[in-house]
Amino acid sequence: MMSSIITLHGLPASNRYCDAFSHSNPRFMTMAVPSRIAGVFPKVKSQSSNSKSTAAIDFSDPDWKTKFNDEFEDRFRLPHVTDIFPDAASIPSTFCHNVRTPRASDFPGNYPLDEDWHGYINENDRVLLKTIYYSSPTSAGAECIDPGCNWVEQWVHRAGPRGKIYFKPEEVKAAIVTCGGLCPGLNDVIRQIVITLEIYGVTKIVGIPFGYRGFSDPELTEVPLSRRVVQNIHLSGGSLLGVSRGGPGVSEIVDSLEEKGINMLFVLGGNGTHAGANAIHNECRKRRLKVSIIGVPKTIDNDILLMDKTFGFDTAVEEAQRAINSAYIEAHSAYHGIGIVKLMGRDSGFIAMHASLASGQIDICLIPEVPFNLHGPRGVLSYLKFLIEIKGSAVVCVAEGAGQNLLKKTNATDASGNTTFRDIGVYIQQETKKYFKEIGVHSDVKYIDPTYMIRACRANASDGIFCTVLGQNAVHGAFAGYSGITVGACNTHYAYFPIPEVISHPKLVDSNSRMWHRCLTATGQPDFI
Ligand SMILES: Nc1ncnc2c1ncn2[C@@H]1O[C@H](COP(=O)(O)OP(=O)(O)O)[C@@H](O)[C@H]1O
Ligand SMILES: O=P(O)(O)OC[C@H]1O[C@](O)(COP(=O)(O)O)[C@@H](O)[C@@H]1O
Ligand SMILES: [Mg+2]
Repeated sequence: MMSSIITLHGLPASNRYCDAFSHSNPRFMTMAVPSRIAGVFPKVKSQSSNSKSTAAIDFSDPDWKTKFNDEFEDRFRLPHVTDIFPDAASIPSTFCHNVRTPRASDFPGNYPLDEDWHGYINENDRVLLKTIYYSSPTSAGAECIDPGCNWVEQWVHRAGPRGKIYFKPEEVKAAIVTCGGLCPGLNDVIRQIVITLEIYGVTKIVGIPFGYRGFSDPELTEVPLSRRVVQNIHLSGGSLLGVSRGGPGVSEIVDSLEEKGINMLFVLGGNGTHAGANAIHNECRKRRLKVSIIGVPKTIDNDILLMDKTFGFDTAVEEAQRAINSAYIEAHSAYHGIGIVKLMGRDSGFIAMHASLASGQIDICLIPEVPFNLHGPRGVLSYLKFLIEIKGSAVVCVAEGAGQNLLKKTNATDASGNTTFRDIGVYIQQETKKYFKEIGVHSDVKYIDPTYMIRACRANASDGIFCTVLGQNAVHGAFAGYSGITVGACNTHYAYFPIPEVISHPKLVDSNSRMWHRCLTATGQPDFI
């Protein structure tokens, strides 16, 4: 049976461990950035996360804002087929909505002609990238361009169908490829791309099997796709086409595109896949091929810059609840029970943070962005002892990339060149058992690693909708003549981004962000440094 000292989750204020740790509570101080992260992604508090560098801006120049805006506009301009083929002709879109005629009340006294009303996006429509006006650089979570934190508008291009298209559907051969690790929703996106392509009138649609490898492995042949083939694929997880890491070089991929006659390529993948997609786009331009390369960001880690979230993330957080709840029940039902759950997150702790917030059952959330000690008076282990003393059980949620500095480096990489991590969950489990044994306190430690079970899930309803919108917009982007772009949600609207802008580094949890602070408030954990 559980301890009867405290039955409620969370600690009474008077007992808060952080009383003893208050000077190091991250809610009230600026956390040190781990050198591993600081070295790669320098963190400048008063700098917008999407501005490459504000160091070069002369803020005494009265025109600095205009110059900044011009530069921003330039950076976020979407590469278009007309950049390479200025004479490329457009045709009226073959995509139409089922309901074309608006209500008369929308245009009082003046019915528009049916041809004037298709619900298309205007080329110049924009989505505002940042929506908060911070009145001070010290406002919580403030991202400022200049020291005065002036309001600077930053716009990206609105996604959606355009009235003019740059590919004749009968001349299109479209291909879809899914790369990297699995993620809930891959089949939903594949399905929607196929369905939307068919609505435009495309009949030649193929899938490239097993990621980029499918472009070079002679054993692997393209998979014909149609509405009939993809009709029910969203009902299961995984990818109809298969995934892989590593694979051929860019030149070989573009050779294969030429050979197969593919002129629209939809690439579903994370940072690495998008780096590949951008290289393919550049190589196609070099070879003067009229090809559209469109990305759809797929990463369960949610680590793509500038986007509200990536598909599959919601499902992962939801599915993680089952593991956390099991860990909680095990811990709560054991004498001095400690549950440890490891969740995915190579560089970023978004899943761990959100799953901890959602569950209300986590006492300690550990993520790669926030350094911690396991041992020592301020370490995780002595806090676990404290939790056992005051409430009889505890649950830890750890992201796989957290605390890697505590483990022996392997120098091993996967086929894509990503560092292969040692298992931080196993390490915490072993050290916790050892620690309690050493101090002569009974403990019952249970470790749950649900990572692959989470990743293999089918998308939940909200991700299902999200994937549908992304898949449709990917096709609209290709027909509009763009290439080297990707599609994402931005302040609940949908936008196109030039690929380099979203993959310059993985998006990280900001240890000074309100969300991380909310997570700390929810768990009640102190700083472990
Ligand atoms: N910098 C890069 N340039 C070109 N291709 C890359 C690059 N990084 C990774 N890739 C390729 O992208 C694919 C997926 O990359 P990976 O990092 O495994 O997954 P993800 O795209 O999900 O992050 C692999 O086939 C890999 O070879
Ligand atoms: O075992 P695998 O297939 O390499 O996948 C593990 C990795 O996949 C991830 O989910 C991220 O992969 P992606 O970047 O491909 O989405 C990481 O969290 C994890 O390290
Ligand atoms: Mg990746």
